[in-house]
Amino acid sequence: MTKTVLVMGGAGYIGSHTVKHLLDNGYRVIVADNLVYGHLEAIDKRAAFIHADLLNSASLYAIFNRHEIHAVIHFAAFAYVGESVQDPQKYYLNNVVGTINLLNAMLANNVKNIVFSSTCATYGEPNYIPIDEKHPQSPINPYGKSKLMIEQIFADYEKAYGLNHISLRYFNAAGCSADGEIGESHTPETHLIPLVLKAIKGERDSIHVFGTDYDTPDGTCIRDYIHIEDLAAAHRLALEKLPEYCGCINLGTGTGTSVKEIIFAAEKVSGKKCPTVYAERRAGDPAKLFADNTKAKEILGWQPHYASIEEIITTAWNWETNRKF
Ligand SMILES: O=c1ccn([C@@H]2O[C@H](COP(=O)(O)OP(=O)(O)O[C@H]3O[C@H](CO)[C@H](O)[C@H](O)[C@H]3O)[C@@H](O)[C@H]2O)c(=O)[nH]1
Repeated sequence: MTKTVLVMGGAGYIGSHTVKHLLDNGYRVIVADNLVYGHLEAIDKRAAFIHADLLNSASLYAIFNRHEIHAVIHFAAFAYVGESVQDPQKYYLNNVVGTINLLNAMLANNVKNIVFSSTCATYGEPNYIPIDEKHPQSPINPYGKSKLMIEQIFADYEKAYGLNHISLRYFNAAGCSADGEIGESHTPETHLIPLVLKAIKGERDSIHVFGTDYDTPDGTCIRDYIHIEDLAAAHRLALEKLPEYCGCINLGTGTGTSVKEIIFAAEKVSGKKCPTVYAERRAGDPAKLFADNTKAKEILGWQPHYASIEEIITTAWNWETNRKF
């Protein structure tokens, strides 16, 4: 029987790619989104769309009353680290209270399966790398704290109410759908790869490299960039693993790439120079972050298919030069 998955925040960057992947793999999908940051154009035409907001419980109860939902994949969150420091209330309200509202509506309707969009930001400054799931969690901003609180709520709800949950701790989501139909589109844009590509296109004056004196081979920060389609596939695999496994799983490639390496790869892919300004460090950026992804491979049977940063940037460049939204 075809299973129906509710994707909260399915109009966003990671949500919309996951919706497409689920539909391609035989699921029926309902997207719920408040469209504050999401794009209506990003939602696959094969999915049903419901305008709903996590802070409007009635809109959530209505979804579960009307539809037979097998599982929820929950992406709906605010995710600007800097803003979370300036306005923590916004983050605790939407991310934490909103998720509690969602869980209330789920449990009232006996829906017990949830896959959640967590983050490597729950670890804070790393004590060691690669980071495995046993690494202490000590987030350094309200965004990361809000995600950690939700992970902890899930663990308590599992014991008390039999909630089945997997929290996927992403490293740096990157790239776009291989067919060029959907891609990354944030307002404001703060992520490195789209900013580099916009500088190459001449849409921005330059890219500012935040810090050149880090303890890394070229002095710039190292991150683990994972292709959005590999990330999307992991959500389906997590869904299929419930209720057998509940807990937290890292999603990264296990390979680190520096800011300079991203710029060089983008120049290679586009065939154009990137106007670059070497600037001061940005507050709160650890020098090196990359994942130990053993657990994702062992528990989910997951493997990243995009092997190189050039391949990832090629999909992003394809999108950036033919954007649909
Ligand atoms: O204009 C820029 C933007 C970024 N960077 C550098 O590029 C790297 C990647 O930065 P991003 O902002 O693209 O990504 P982050 O690693 O800061 O962010 C990731 O982790 C965050 C939590 O820490 C959130 O989860 C976020 O959504 C996720 O992409 C960092 O070293 C950053 O210092 C620059 O040099 N210049």
